[in-house]
Amino acid sequence: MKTSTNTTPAAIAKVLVAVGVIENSQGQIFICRRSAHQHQANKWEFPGGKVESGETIPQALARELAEEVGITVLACEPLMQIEHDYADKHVSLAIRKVIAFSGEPSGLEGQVSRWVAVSELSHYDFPKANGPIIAKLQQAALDESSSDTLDGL
Ligand SMILES: Nc1nc2c([nH]c(=O)n2[C@@H]2O[C@H](COP(=O)(O)OP(=O)(O)OP(=O)(O)O)[C@@H](O)[C@H]2O)c(=O)[nH]1
Ligand SMILES: [Mg+2]
Repeated sequence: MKTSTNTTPAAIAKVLVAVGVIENSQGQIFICRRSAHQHQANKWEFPGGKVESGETIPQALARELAEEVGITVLACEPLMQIEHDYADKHVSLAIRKVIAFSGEPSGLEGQVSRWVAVSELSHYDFPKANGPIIAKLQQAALDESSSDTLDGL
């Protein structure tokens, strides 16, 4: 009897995710903790979620941030794009900085959430893909504070 062995590795789908870096007037960033049953369980994240078919990234971001944290996005700008391969999932993160919003964000799905200073972000356990986002935010904060210092001269 002929047996067939499938040597092709199982295809791992790539997921496009709209991610929001929400900043308040004090320069703090809003972060949430992923639940125990989600991918990258219990890690901290910037809220967001999968882009559905037919949606643009800003539309997906607005929908996800309304659903997950209850804000209305009024303006956002591209921050960066990250491709990351986890062993079980490939993600393409379209990261937007939310520069204007209405409402006060909170964890509408029961997730723990908080505002944190950019300098404190590295004390939180984020998914591996997020490393470059945190580095970029921290570099931008340093650049801003050194230009403030120069302005004062
Ligand atoms: N929202 C979000 N997802 C991230 C971040 N970093 C990161 O690797 N991801 C990954 O992106 C993928 C999709 O995000 P998600 O799980 O929030 O998607 P979703 O809101 O549509 O929820 P669901 O999966 O519970 O239906 C997950 O595999 C997650 O691990 C991040 O900072 N924020
Ligand atoms: Mg989500």
